[in-house]
This record gives sequence, C-alpha cells and structure tokens, in this order.
Amino acid sequence: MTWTEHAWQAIAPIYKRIIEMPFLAELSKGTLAQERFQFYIMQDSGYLEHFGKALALLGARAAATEDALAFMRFAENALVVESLLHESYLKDFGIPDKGTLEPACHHYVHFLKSTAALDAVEIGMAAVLPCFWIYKAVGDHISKSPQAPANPYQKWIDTYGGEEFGIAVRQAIAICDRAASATTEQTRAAMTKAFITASRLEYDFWDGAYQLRMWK
Ligand SMILES: Cc1ncc(C[n+]2csc(CCO)c2C)c(N)n1
Repeated sequence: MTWTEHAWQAIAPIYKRIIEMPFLAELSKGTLAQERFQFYIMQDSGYLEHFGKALALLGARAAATEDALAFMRFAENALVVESLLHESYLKDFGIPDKGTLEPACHHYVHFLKSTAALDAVEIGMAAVLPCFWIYKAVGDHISKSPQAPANPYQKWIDTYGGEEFGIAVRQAIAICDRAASATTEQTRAAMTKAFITASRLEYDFWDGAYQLRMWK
C-alpha cells in the first residue's frame, strides 16, 4: 500500500463526516444561506494568502528541482487563480476587504505555516495534501450529485470538480508518495499525523463558517 493510500484510509471517518456536513449538503443544493458562504469566502481569501506562502516555502525547501517547481506553481495558483474566484464572489457580495482571520482559519493557517517552516519538508508536504485532495474529492462528490438549477455556488463547484485541478492533485499525491518512500518510518508516521490534523482542520473550517464562529 502506498503512503497516500494509507493516509486516506486513516482519514476515512473524517472525510465521511465532511461530506455529510450541512455546509456542503446545502452548498450542493444551492440552499446555503448567503451569510454562511460569505463568511466562508472571506475566511478562505485570508487562508489562501497564507497557504500560498506555505506552499512557496515548501517549494524552496524541496530537494528535487522538479518538486520545487511543482510547489511554486501550486503557490502561484493559490495566490492568483483561486484568489480570483474569491474576489469575484467578494465583489458580488459588495465586500471591500477580507477582514480578520477567525479562529478556525487562524488555527489552520498557523498549523500549516509552522509545519512548513519548522518540521521536515516531507511532513510539511503531508500537511498541505488534504487541502488538495479533500477539495478534489468534495468537488467530485458534489459534481456527481443531482445539479440544482441556477445554483449561486456553481462557480465554486466547477473550480474543484474540474479536470485541471485533478492534475495538480495527482501531482501533489505523487510527490508525497515519493517523499514517503525515501524517508524513515518515524518521519512517515509524523507525515500521517500531519495529514490527519490538517483533515480535521478542513472539517473545522467548514464547521466554523456554518456556525459563523468568531473570536469572542
Ligand atoms: C480551507 C481550504 N482548504 C483547501 C482549499 C483548496 N485549495 C486552496 S489553494 C489550493 C492549491 C493550489 O491552488 C487548493 C487546492 C481552499 N480553497 N480552502
């Protein structure tokens, strides 16, 4: 079994809870309250900024030039392409700026940044993988469910269910598998732990948005 197959098995219960979340079920049907989606998009804009920098840092730390280039492209994509989706939604909602990072987003970005900066590079790569893989799985899952007519969240669904995104996800998976097979058992175990933590934080990010969870 490859490391990524093992890691995905380890998060199976978390992934199951993610696809059952009301945030995603309602987004898929187009019935999600705009206030909740708006909160999510604002938080995600902040997330992408930090996440893009964590990806760039992993690119700088990657041993193989090919992996460095892949992570730099992921970083550019997070900072430029995905941000455009957010900007278009922020414009639709008439929101001029991104606001502050609320608890779920704050926790997630700082986990990713500290892991990318201070842990072995393989562990940093494992920590960012759920961001790709869970979004692809969720995008595919929603794209396969019955389509709601004129869903206001269709642009979001198309971004993550699309084939172009699938290529990046397969690349990130392949890099992690190569890194895992070239490292020690101890580092592989730490990679799995980081992958699980990031998956929990993905759950919490949607949960925080659904509950409009803010600093007290
Ligand atoms: C909380 C949260 N997690 C994952 C993504 C998806 N995502 C963000 S950047 C990137 C890779 C480079 O484009 C991917 C897949 C998101 N938007 N928000």
